[in-house]
Amino acid sequence: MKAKISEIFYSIQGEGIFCGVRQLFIRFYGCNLNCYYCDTTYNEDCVNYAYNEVRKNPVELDYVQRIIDESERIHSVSFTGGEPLLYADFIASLKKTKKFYLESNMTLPEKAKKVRFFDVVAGDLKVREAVENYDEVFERTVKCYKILRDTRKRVTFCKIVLPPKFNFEEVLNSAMEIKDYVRCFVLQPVFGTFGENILKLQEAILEFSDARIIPQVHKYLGVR
Ligand SMILES: C[S@@+](CC[C@H](N)C(=O)[O-])C[C@H]1O[C@@H](n2cnc3c(N)ncnc32)[C@H](O)[C@@H]1O
Ligand SMILES: Nc1nc2[nH]cc(C(=O)O)c2c(=O)[nH]1
Ligand code: SF4
Ligand SMILES: [Mg+2]
Repeated sequence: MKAKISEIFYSIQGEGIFCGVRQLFIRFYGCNLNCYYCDTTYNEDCVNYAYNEVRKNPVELDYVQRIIDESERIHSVSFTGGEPLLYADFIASLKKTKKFYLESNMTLPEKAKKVRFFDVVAGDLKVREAVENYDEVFERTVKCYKILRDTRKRVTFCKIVLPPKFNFEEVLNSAMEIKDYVRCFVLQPVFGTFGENILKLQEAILEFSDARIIPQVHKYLGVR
């Protein structure tokens, strides 16, 4: 089994409630959405910064398995992208020899059913301003959070990436709709901005859930 992987690297988790932990990152190639703020670009070959090598894509399962098994002193392996759930079968074929951390846009419920084994789910809740066909995206997001909900064995939290201007009531109502499936909400400003209503939104979400404002720390530190 093979997958198209853009890069593999060690870094600190720069986002969300595990910010600061050391992780092995596996960044899959490509996405099913096209968020206007997306900061991700893709390598055609697999650039493996952890081993200082470049591999032709697609890479084999056991190449990735070996890197995971050989990784040391990490909190978890972060599967990201692009959209990692596009590669759900590949990820499900890996042996979970470390804790697995999923970074997902939460819009592929059929794929989400294949990866219930994740220890941490860092899911997004996209705002209308970020995507086309918001209503369909949101419907699929609710399904994904029900499938990969927070449990005793899984930590699931929701990241809301906020542009300078967003529909306050709509974001609040959308958060309310998934509040029972997540441990908390993280309000993450689009990098380099800070919308005037983010503090107000945090106050409003705190009525029904834990809510934290955490920027992309790795970008301020200048790490990958
Ligand atoms: C690159 S995405 C990959 C995972 C998945 N496709 C998703 O969107 O959740 C990882 C995280 O970075 C966030 N992100 C991407 N570009 C950003 C930007 N310019 N400012 C703030 N967050 C950003 C995404 O919203 C998501 O939470
Ligand atoms: N350091 C670091 N932390 C991250 N957290 C989420 C990331 C992502 O692009 O998925 C990311 C990333 O690209 N780098
Ligand atoms: S879903 Fe994630 S990877 Fe895809 S475009 Fe949006 S931010 Fe980028
Ligand atoms: Mg990133």
